[in-house]
Amino acid sequence: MTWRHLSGVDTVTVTDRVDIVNDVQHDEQASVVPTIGASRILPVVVLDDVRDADPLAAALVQGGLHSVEVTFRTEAAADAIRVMSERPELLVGAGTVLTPAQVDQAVEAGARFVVSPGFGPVVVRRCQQLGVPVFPGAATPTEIQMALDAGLDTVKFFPAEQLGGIGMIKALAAPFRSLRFIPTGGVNTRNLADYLAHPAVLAVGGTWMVAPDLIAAARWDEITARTAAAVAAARPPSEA
Ligand SMILES: O=C[C@H](O)COP(=O)(O)O
Ligand SMILES: CC(=O)C(=O)O
Repeated sequence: MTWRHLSGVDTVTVTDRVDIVNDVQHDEQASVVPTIGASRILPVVVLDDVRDADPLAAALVQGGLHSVEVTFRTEAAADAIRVMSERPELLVGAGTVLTPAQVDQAVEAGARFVVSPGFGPVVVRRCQQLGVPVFPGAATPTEIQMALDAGLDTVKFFPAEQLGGIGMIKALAAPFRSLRFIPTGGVNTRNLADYLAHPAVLAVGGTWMVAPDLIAAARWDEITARTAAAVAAARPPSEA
């Protein structure tokens, strides 16, 4: 599987990118959302050492996943995104993006999408200026209406289990019929099928297959095994 890279993302500055954005914005949204939806699982990575980025990317791909969110919770995030983005078979995005400066850093490193835990209008606006798909957290009807007002059609739902899990998503999806959710937080192989069975759920996110202790111990085989188990658990019943 190969993903088309946004033209020039490796060679232009973010300022140049604002000028070319109108041509590519719709294309990016149109390719990123279905790719995450096809993966059904978005691993959320916290990486301390950039040297782990490539073996981790290889372990995920070998386990059958082709999308990843690398969080700006560590200094290594931008470099890790740069390294992982060298694999054409992996769609790499940035997570825990809290400031416009981090949006710029993420995009310059090659991030194809941006995720935030909550709804930050300034972060959303910067992503839209740069034409990069953004999935901010939205956990209440008010936050969802803010996302809709900003022209978004997909939001993160974080922390999913603590907010009421699939029951809360069902309740929110009733009035907000066009919105898709990426529930994250407390999701794992035991409960992911309950989320994915709902049509409003684009994909689920989580750390369980890329747990920091596995990365620190370089347990790439275990990461591949957990990834493959997650992919199997996420398969629709008709394909299982
Ligand atoms: O965005 C990521 C959250 O921290 C999810 O964490 P978790 O899957 O370990 O609950
Ligand atoms: C939790 C979350 O959404 C993030 O770290 O991006």
